[in-house]
Amino acid sequence: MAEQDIKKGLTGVVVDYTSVSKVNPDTNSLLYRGYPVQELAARCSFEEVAYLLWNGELPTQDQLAEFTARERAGRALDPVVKQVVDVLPDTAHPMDVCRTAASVMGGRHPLAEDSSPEANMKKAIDLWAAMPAVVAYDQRRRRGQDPVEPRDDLGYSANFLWMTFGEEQVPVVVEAFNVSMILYAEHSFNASTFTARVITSTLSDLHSAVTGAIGALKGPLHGGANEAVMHTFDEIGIRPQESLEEAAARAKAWMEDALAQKKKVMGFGHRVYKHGDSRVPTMKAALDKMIAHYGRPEILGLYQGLEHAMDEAKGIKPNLDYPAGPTYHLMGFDTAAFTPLFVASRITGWTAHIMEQAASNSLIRPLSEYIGPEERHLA
Ligand SMILES: CC(=O)SCCNC(=O)CCNC(=O)[C@H](O)C(C)(C)COP(=O)(O)OP(=O)(O)OC[C@H]1O[C@@H](n2cnc3c(N)ncnc32)[C@H](O)[C@@H]1OP(=O)(O)O
Ligand SMILES: O=C([O-])CC(=O)C(=O)O
Repeated sequence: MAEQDIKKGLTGVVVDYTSVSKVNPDTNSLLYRGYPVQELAARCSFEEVAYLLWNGELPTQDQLAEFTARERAGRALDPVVKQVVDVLPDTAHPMDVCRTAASVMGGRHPLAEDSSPEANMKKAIDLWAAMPAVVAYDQRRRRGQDPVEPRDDLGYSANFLWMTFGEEQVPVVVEAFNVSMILYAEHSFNASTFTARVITSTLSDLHSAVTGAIGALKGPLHGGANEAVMHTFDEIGIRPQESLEEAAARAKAWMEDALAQKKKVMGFGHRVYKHGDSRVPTMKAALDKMIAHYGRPEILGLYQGLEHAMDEAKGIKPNLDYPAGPTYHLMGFDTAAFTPLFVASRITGWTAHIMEQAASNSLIRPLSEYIGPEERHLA
C-alpha cells in the first residue's frame, strides 16, 4: 500500500467551511463575521460581540436591549448547580468545576433533547449567561467567601467582576476585562472548537459539545496556557518592590535556562500564527493599563524579559494567553481560575460553531493508517 501523507495534528488541513471567523496568519488579522477583532474590542461590549457571533450581524439598539435583558435574567447561580459544585472538593481544578457545571446545566435544561436551531440558540444564551456565576462562586468558595448575587444594573463584564470580588470595579478594569472577553471569544477551528464540532456531528446535544470543548481547552497546549504563564511568573518570582529592569534581567536568565533545557514555555507559539498572534497587541495594551493602574512595573519587567529572550533565542512570539495571564492576576483572580474565564468567553464561539455544524452536518470521522501487527491468529 502506498505510504500515506499523514498530517499529524491535522496541521495545515482544511476540514470544512465556516463563516464565523477568519484567521489570516499572513496579515496577522482576525475577523469575527467580517469585523476586525481590534475594532470590536475598541468599540463594542462583549454582549454585542456575542450577538454578532451568534447572529452574523451586530444588534440594533432594540435587539441589544432585548438580548441584554435575556442575559441579565439568566445570571443567577442555579441552586442545584451550586449543590453539585459544593460536592467537589476545593482541590478540584476550576476547569473541572466548569466542565461539571456545564454538564449539569445540560441535564437540567428544559430543552435538553431538542437540538432545533431555536432550542440551540436558547441553550447557548442560557449557558453563556449562567457561567460567570459558576466561575465567580467557585473562586469565592475556595477563599471561604459567601456567593455574591448578580446585579442587573451592570453590564456582563462589570457584573462578572462584581460577582467575583463583591466590589464594583473602576471603569479601566472593567474595560480591560471586556477586551479580554472579546479577544477570547472565537478563533476558528482551534482544538476545543473542533472538539465541539466533532461531538455535534454525531447529532449529540449542545451541552455535550460544550462540555467536551471545556475538556479540550483545559490542556496547557491550548487554553490552560494562561494559567501556566502565571506559574512561570511565580517560578521566576514576583517581587512587587523590584524595578522593571531587575525583573527583566531575572526573567531573561530564567528563559535562557529553560530553553537550554529544551523546555516548552507556555504562552509562546501558535499552530497558525508564525509571526505573532493578531490579538496580542490589543491584549498587551490592556495589560499595560492594568500595570499602570495597579502600579506594578515589575510585572512588565518579567513580561518583557521573557518575551525578548524567547524572541532572541528562537524567534517565537507570544500568543493571547501570555498577556491575558498577568492581566487576570493583577485584577485579583486566582491563577487556576484563568482558564475558566476563557471558557466563559469562548462559549460564544463554540456555540456559534455548534449551530453552524448542525446546520450543515456531516459526521466527522477521519481515517487512520494502521501500523500494528499484521493479521495473525490465535494458536
Ligand atoms: C489560546 C491558545 O490556545 S494559543 C496556544 C497556547 N499554548 C501554549 O502557549 C503552549 C506552548 N506552545 C506550544 O506548545 C506550541 O507553540 C503550540 C502547541 C501552541 C503550537 O505548536 P505547533 O504548531 O505544533 O508547533 P511545535 O510544537 O511543533 O513547535 C515547533 C518548534 O517550535 C518550538 N516551540 C513552539 N512553541 C514553543 C514554546 N512555547 N516554547 C519553546 N519552544 C517552542 C518547538 O519546540 C518546536 O521546535 P523544534 O522544531 O526544534 O522541535
Ligand atoms: O487557534 C488556536 O489553535 C488556539 C487559539 O489561539 C484559540 O483557540 O484562541
